[in-house]
Amino acid sequence: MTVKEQAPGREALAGARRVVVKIGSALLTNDGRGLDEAAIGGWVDQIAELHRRGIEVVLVSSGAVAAGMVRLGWQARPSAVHELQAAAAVGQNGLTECYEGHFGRHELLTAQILLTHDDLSNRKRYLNARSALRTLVGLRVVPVINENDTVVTDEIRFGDNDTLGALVANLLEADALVILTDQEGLFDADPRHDPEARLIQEGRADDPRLAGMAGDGGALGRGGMITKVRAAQLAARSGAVTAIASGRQPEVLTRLVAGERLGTLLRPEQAPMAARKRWLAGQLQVRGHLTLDAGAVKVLRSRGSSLLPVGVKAISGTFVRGDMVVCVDEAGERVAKGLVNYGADEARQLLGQPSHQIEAILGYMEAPELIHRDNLVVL
Ligand SMILES: Nc1ncnc2c1ncn2[C@@H]1O[C@H](COP(=O)(O)OP(=O)(O)O)[C@@H](O)[C@H]1O
Ligand SMILES: N[C@@H](CCC(=O)OP(=O)(O)O)C(=O)O
Repeated sequence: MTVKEQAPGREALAGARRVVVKIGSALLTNDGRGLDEAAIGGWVDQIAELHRRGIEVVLVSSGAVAAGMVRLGWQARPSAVHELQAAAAVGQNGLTECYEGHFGRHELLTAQILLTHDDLSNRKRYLNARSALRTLVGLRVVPVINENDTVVTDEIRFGDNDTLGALVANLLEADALVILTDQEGLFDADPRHDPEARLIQEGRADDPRLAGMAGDGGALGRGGMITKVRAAQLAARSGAVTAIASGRQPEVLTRLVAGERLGTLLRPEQAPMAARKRWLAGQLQVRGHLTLDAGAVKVLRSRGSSLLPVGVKAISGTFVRGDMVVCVDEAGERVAKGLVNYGADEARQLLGQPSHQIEAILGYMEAPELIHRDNLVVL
């Protein structure tokens, strides 16, 4: 397809220089019968072709648990955490071997990167992960990323790799996130249950109607479409466009970057956020909620001001200084999130108080604001 024939709105993909490709469990594991080696070989060929054209590709690949189950001879996905961890450890080996072999045919090196939520929520580790990934990409190595399922527990996991893919797109300031799955894209209803469902070809990543159309996943995948829609919203924060498409379409990756109208394209509408704000926005673990009065909501939204205790009406949760909390309005709508300067007990004492009273109330003053604007992101 020539540039002139590109479908409207697809230029962002066509011009992409750095792309994160996420391949989901539903595709990789051949309907639960182990890794689909032939299909993986096909995607690797396409990624190698993109590499030859000078496009940097970072792969986020699921499949460790499913591949491990087959290697261990287990019929059903275990529910016990230690068994899932064991399956992931066994399966991740197979996954790495498989990618290494296929990329080797193209004389491309791969690097295995296993990340946990902690690696991206701790600012120092986030910056470390970023520089390691940037170095690998600069060396023309293809990073193959997965969640480190063997060491994570339920409360600290990403769970689905759509979220991980989006956070990696943010981390590397990729131009595009391509999510390959077992459906043609996002439909206006789950096509497993609704034969009349129609493909959404294009949309805005922040369109609130999308979440209502997206359902949960199949037997093998974790997140379903809902996590893909959320991933597109996250990716949009660093200006990346997201494509959701079927990994079974022949030459899907090369056709997408040629601007062909395939799958669903979700565009970022707002200007990209600064890197630190993005890191804040990507934090998944929230320790508490602050309910703001209307005045505080207004200055946060319109001026990006710091949050002062005087504008806070109620507090819930148990948190310490430096934890992430969500700010909501009086109707419970999310307004912002940020890192608090005071623990929950101190913050409760400061509710509705002017900042010059902080020292008199607590006996010390850490900072005049509850959340400084540098540590706050409006949602
Ligand atoms: N609106 C929708 N459009 C398309 N697929 C949907 C929708 N809602 C739910 N799904 C389901 O999401 C599944 C893909 O998600 P998932 O199983 O988590 O796969 P993956 O492992 O690729 O992430 C599809 O098989 C589909 O049945
Ligand atoms: N990290 C897990 C994959 C999680 C998962 O299945 O995610 P997804 O492919 O987004 O549904 C694994 O490798 O088994």
